Amino acid sequence: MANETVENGEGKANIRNANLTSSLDLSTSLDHSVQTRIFKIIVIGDSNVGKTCLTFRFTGGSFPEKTEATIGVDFREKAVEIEGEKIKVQVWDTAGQERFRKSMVEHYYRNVHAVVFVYDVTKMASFQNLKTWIQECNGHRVSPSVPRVLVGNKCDLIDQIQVPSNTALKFADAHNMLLFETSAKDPKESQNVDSIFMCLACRLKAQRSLLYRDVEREDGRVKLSHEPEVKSNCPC
Ligand SMILES: Nc1nc2c(ncn2[C@@H]2O[C@H](COP(=O)(O)OP(=O)(O)OP(=O)(O)O)[C@@H](O)[C@H]2O)c(=O)[nH]1
Ligand SMILES: [Mg+2]
Repeated sequence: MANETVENGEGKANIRNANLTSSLDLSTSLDHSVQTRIFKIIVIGDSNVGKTCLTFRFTGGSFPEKTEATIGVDFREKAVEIEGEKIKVQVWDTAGQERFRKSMVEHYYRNVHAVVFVYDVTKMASFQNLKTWIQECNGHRVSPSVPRVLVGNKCDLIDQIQVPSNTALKFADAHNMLLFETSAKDPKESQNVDSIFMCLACRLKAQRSLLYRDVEREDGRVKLSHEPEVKSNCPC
């Protein structure tokens, strides 16, 4: 079974369980003329590390003048095109403060497609707490095949950096994650912020294309001519 979030032609989002052994379900969920795939990406980390600002930068292209602690979750979406397929990247900007997240945690991890762990390069504690965030994620039965990346934010505050790059890199390697060090605030870093989410979207697209081709081999009735065997242009 694979969980797929799709949107129909009338713009109504619905979450469905696409049983990949059913040729009918599969052909429906892949009919690109009617439906757009949605990739759910959650952004996790301590309060104040800049999760809201990073998601704002990616979806709106700017740095918010003023933010308040996120309560529960804020959804932000961006339509992107990867190798000719239109995809909606649905970013879940989660709350870092325990009191604003506890009733929502189950929802964060349900049917998640990718996870972004954020720390603040000027706050060692936010880096040390990553272990707890990873434990929480693992505790919610998130499959190891769900891609995860690590983001060190606030790199514009050059004089205040507490987390050395090589320490972060070792941690990322040990947890099989890519590391991005960036700044939601610095406009020169905006492409770098985009590449965090685009990289994940590319990986998800590539993963899912493979999955569908595997099914095609197992079930001769399914013909997926619109999933061509092309090499991914994923930047990472
Ligand atoms: N200098 C600098 N400040 C930043 C950056 N990103 C965020 N901030 C500031 O950090 C503070 C917290 O940012 P938020 O994005 O609200 O933090 P958050 O992680 O969403 O916090 P919660 O919603 O409480 O979990 C704000 O004052 C932002 O202006 C950055 O890249 N550089
Ligand atoms: Mg926030």
